[in-house]
Amino acid sequence: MLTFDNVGMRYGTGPEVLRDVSFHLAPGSFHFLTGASGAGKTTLLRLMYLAQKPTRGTFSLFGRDVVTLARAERPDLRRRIGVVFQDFRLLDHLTALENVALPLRIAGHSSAEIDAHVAELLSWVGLKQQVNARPAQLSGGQQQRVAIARAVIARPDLLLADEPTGNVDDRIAVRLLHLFEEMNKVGTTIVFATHNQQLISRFPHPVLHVEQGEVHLLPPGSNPFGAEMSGATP
Ligand SMILES: Nc1ncnc2c1ncn2[C@@H]1O[C@H](COP(=O)(O)OP(=O)(O)OP(=O)(O)O)[C@@H](O)[C@H]1O
Repeated sequence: MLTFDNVGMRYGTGPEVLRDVSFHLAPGSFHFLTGASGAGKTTLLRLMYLAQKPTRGTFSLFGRDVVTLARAERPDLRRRIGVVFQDFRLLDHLTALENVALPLRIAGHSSAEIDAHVAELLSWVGLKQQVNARPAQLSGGQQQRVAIARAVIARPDLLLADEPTGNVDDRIAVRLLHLFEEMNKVGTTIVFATHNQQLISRFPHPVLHVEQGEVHLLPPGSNPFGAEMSGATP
């Protein structure tokens, strides 16, 4: 599904923010992604969703070598990836329903099919009353749930989520985690960046831990932040 081999990444002429990163994500796997603020999690996700090329090393995705991939071939791979951005990136002039429907419209589904499917998913994430609201009328946690619904609606092969439960309470965080689990069961490979140790302890998935530019694979239930951070809020 995805393989990094000795990948390094720097912004401009700055220092390497990721170095010697080597790991493999098997199809259908689920990994948490952790690390202190500024450790490089978002940079790692940016590489995975092809917003950035590594400055060294090799990286393959869906069996394709990303480093030598022609720019014109990138959209095809990108369409197979769902992303929940830390800053949501919803379209302000569209309603919640229209934002979530976008990937299905692009994929050419019929309006009737889209409306029923999107309304059901929004209801599932607790936004039944907000389907016609625009992002400015929604709280941060509600916007985050719209962003999650938009990322999962088209059932991507790879789902990358950057702190997707950072703005919701623990009850909703667990509910959203169950949504990711359901997707994972039907085949979506998931990388879920979080600072929430309670989620990492509760759901048995291995952890990619970014520390000083290096990525370490830790077993399920690990507490990479140490005991003093246990139970930290998302
Ligand atoms: N566009 C950029 N230009 C230059 N440096 C950057 C850029 N984006 C990130 N960095 C630097 O790269 C390092 C890693 O940043 P990154 O955003 O990947 O960390 P993070 O682990 O996602 O942090 P957080 O948990 O706070 O979101 C930081 O030192 C940051 O200052």
